[in-house]
Amino acid sequence: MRFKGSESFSHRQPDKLGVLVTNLGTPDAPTPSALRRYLAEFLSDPRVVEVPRPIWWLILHGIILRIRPRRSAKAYSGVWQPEGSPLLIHTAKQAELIRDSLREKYGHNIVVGFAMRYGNPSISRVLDEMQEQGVRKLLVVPLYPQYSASTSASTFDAIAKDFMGRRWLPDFRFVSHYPDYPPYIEAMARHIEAHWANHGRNDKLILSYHGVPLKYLQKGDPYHCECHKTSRLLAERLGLSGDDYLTTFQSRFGREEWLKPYTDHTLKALPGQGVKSIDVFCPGFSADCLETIEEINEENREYFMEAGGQAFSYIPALNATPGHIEALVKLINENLQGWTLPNNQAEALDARQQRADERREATYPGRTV
Ligand SMILES: C=CC1=C(C)c2cc3[nH]c(cc4nc(cc5[nH]c(cc1n2)c(C)c5CCC(=O)O)C(CCC(=O)O)=C4C)c(C)c3C=C
Ligand SMILES: [Fe+2]
Ligand SMILES: [Fe+2]
Repeated sequence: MRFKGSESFSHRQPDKLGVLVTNLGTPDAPTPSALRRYLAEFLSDPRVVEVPRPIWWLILHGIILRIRPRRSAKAYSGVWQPEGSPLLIHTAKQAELIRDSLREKYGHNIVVGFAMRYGNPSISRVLDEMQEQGVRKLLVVPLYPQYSASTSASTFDAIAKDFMGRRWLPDFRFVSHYPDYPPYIEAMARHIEAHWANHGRNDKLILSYHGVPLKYLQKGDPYHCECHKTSRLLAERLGLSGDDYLTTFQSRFGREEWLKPYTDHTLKALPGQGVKSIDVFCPGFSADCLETIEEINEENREYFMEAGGQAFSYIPALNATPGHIEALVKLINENLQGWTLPNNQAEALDARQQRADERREATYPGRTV
């Protein structure tokens, strides 16, 4: 069968709004074999690594997938929780709280799910479930505040690819970014202020974003500009001057040049420049994950302290904090505008849909669709 369709459709099934929250994805377990599967899917995506396919295939399968899974498995083991990967735990919690909040407004006319671009739960599996539940209007919200082809566009690709194999497509909306969305900036500012109130405030605030290769910026990816925009708006809201904060880029991969300044090089240099105490926050990560917990709060903390730093305070990602959920729910509600289903017509609809089912049964007995 070329195009997937739902065979259990009934006219009495009410149409629903669907909200699909996504994030990058994470391995199923902190083991080399699970890492090999995850990295093979992730690093085969041409949106992530823009190297000509035949060359990249040889490098990926000949070198990287032989070495990196073991190394990454070790790093993941250090952050793994009894319930699984931190990224998965936080994303599931975010989706649950978003659902609770949206249900207050839309009742059972709304279905809220979450999926991962790579690994599980996969986008296709969750879209199957949403279609089965009657979702005919779908809003997809990747939790990447700053647009990058390697993340936001890649998520769009996965949805488009899934739709290419589907018979009945929903109405569709996609949030491609929200780097300057006031409620997001406000949620971060309050979160940082609360951290300062509880733990004290250090000399400089480091805002560290996941990097991308420099050539993506040169070819027109707006990611670099959007990161700086988020930093500037956050700094303005916090009343910081230019000397009070820095924007840096972390998580390099491979040998080519990535966006600078690099977080690790910066943290190694700061104590020598007289900056001995820092707070570090990662505005581009909507949830704590390997790249924040291990790379920032362990690896980079060590670089800074070994270079003569005296205080390093990691400010956790927004995760499932009430302020973050409130901002995301606002973003979702604004993007659902005009899509609201009339709440009070359920019974009238039910009678009409029952007649539609009877009519179909009379014409095509025994057919469900
Ligand atoms: C190979 C190139 C990579 C690009 C380009 C890239 C962009 C990018 N990534 C994120 C967010 C996350 N990345 C995470 C992990 C991760 N990223 C890469 C590589 C690239 N990312 C790898 C190989 C890995 C896996 C870990 C490892 O082996 O080192 C994560 C964490 C996932 C987790 O399970 O905790 C996130 C989140 C963004 C936002 C981005 C571009 C803007
Ligand atoms: Fe990454
Ligand atoms: Fe820029």
